[in-house]
Amino acid sequence: MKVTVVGAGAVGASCAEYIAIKDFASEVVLLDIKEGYAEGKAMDLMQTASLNGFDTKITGITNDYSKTANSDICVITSGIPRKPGMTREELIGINAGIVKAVSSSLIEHSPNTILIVVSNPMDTMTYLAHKSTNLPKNRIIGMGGALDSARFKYRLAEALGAPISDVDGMVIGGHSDTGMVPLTSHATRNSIKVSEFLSEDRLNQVKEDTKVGGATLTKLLGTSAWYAPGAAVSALVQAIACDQKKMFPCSTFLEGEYGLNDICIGVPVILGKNGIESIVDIPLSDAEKAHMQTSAEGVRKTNGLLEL
Ligand SMILES: NC(=O)C1=CN([C@@H]2O[C@H](COP(=O)(O)OP(=O)(O)OC[C@H]3O[C@@H](n4cnc5c(N)ncnc54)[C@H](O)[C@@H]3O)[C@@H](O)[C@H]2O)C=CC1
Ligand SMILES: O=C([O-])CC(=O)C(=O)O
Repeated sequence: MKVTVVGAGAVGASCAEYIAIKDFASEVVLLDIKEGYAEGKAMDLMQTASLNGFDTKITGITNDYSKTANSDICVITSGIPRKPGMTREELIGINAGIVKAVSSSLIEHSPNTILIVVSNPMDTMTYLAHKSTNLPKNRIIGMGGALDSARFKYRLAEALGAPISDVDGMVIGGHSDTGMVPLTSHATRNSIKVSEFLSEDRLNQVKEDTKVGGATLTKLLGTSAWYAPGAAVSALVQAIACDQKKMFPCSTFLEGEYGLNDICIGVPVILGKNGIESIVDIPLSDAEKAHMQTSAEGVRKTNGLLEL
């Protein structure tokens, strides 16, 4: 199993590290445009192998896509991150060109690959990958919902005073400060609905904290987060590599599902060796349905800025 990660920055390196530590891939190739940077990150990570006990071989390369040839999975993290006060959507001007060029170079050398798009604004970048490549829709996956769901569970556990392992929940919709739809109606603690334990006000607070999860960290860190994003990407990569058939909310091209067409947005999917193996239709409350529609309008507005 060969995995390429483009962008050896904060998220790319974190993702490579988690993939290596989980030890399911034979090879991870890290590629960056900055001379020597990916090579340095790969060497540093390889020097953790004997300490962390993994055999995955990590190599770093500067912009030579021939070294990525025949990758089973390619992850795109190249592009600029936001600074405090910015929205993800403001990154489109620079990141669209990067994502388009990178996807095309990756597919030229790995025509059978599964692409995971991470660069922001992620839903629009996933849509761009869909429109600008000839990959079938099951092989283009946007990562956002897995991360947002992990943050939702963190906030739920905090509100419940429970360990995170007691809590389950999912966030669908656009990966943006306003577009995320945390599914409080489905969230549980040990199979009991969280609404049994938390007031409507407290649940609304959890929802709001979840939606601005990325912005909160950007304000604290001065740039956006990388540990949970890297871990979320590695979970998707593992689900595909190990054919786990696990359910994650991912951004995928919709053709009528959830009443939406010609858009990439977060919905629950099953991930396995073919990438997105199916889209899962789950019942939503009226408020969640309405929020999903507004979320889609926001994504469409950003998609409108693309030069396709
Ligand atoms: N979808 C999600 O849930 C998340 C998305 N992100 C996004 O991921 C992206 C990366 O974030 P960070 O790793 O924090 O940024 P970073 O600045 O640490 O790393 C980005 C790397 O991309 C490289 N790069 C730029 N253009 C390139 C090109 N054409 N080819 C190859 N490499 C290139 C840069 O040299 C840099 O090393 C940002 O757009 C950020 O908003 C970040 C966290 C979560
Ligand atoms: O907040 C950002 O800009 C990066 C990101 O998508 C996240 O951490 O959710």
